[in-house]
Amino acid sequence: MTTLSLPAPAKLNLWLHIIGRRDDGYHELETVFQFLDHADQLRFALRDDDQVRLQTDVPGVDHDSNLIVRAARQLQQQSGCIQGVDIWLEKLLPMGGGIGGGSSDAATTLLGLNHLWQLGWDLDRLAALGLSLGADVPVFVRGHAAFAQGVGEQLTPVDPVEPWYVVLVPQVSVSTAEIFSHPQLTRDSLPLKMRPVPEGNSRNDCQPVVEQSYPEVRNALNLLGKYTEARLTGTGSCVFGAFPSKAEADKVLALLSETQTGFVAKGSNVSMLHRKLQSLL
Ligand SMILES: C[C@@](CO)(OP(=O)(O)O)[C@H](O)COP(=O)(O)OP(=O)(O)OC[C@H]1O[C@@H](n2ccc(N)nc2=O)[C@H](O)[C@@H]1O
Ligand SMILES: Nc1ncnc2c1ncn2[C@@H]1O[C@H](COP(=O)(O)OP(=O)(O)O)[C@@H](O)[C@H]1O
Repeated sequence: MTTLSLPAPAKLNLWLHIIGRRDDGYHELETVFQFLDHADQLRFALRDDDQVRLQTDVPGVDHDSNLIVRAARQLQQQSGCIQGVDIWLEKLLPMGGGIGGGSSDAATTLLGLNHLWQLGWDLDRLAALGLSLGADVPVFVRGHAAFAQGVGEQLTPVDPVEPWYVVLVPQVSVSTAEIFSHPQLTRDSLPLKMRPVPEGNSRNDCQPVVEQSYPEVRNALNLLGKYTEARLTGTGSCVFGAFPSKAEADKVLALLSETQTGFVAKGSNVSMLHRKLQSLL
């Protein structure tokens, strides 16, 4: 096989608690990740030389700092692989929206090249490499909805219900670093004692400071909140609400479409990436 096309799906943080701060300044979280059937698409083609080239320009991100290129080069170096690759990206996921598009692109690159370069790495090794690229990369590598602890790298698989979601995309970019350094951020939520882990009906500790600093996000939460419980994912800017059917989700998005940009997608506990990889085996 010399080419391969794979999806890089979005994630939601169904809820997110900040339970402390590590010595290096990073915050310790407890969160539940679920995937969406809504994805970027990556295409990989083997090259005759050892170069890694992303053939699609991503506005605002230089070639060498793109997480796709960084993931490919790290894997190449650490595995001692002498093959190269051309990669094309169809970018569907909004950037910096808290739905993890960059991290998911990186994870799809690791799994795709592991396959194409026939490296035979297991998921533990790929997830460890992924963590060095970003805290959200391991969950995309493992591909199962999860309760996450630490900075998001300690993962326990969970199986929440898989509703249809309306995801609104406020046209504003929220800086993760700004939110995590905000003086009013809640940093002392109690660690969960309950098992099994609750999947919904909680909160996102980042939401109050994001709502305070970004009126567009507050507005989106208020509008979607007229139809269902609306919540922020990650540090935003995207907000989401669950519906029992696609028809109901489509209807609500249509009602909001005059002022809001968004999409409807099914929640999934096994990511589109892993479903596609299984179909290739
Ligand atoms: C909040 C979450 C929840 O899934 O998602 P997103 O909203 O980014 O999708 C993630 O933990 C985002 O993790 P990650 O992707 O590593 O965040 P980055 O953008 O690299 O972090 C930018 C900065 O935020 C701070 N930061 C980030 C994560 C964390 N657990 N504690 C922190 O204090 C650090 O100062 C870091 O330098
Ligand atoms: N392939 C990529 N796709 C998206 N963003 C990327 C990519 N590579 C690097 N980045 C950088 O990572 C940042 C965060 O992107 P993204 O993962 O989409 O958002 P979030 O972490 O909020 O879910 C972007 O603003 C961009 O600067």
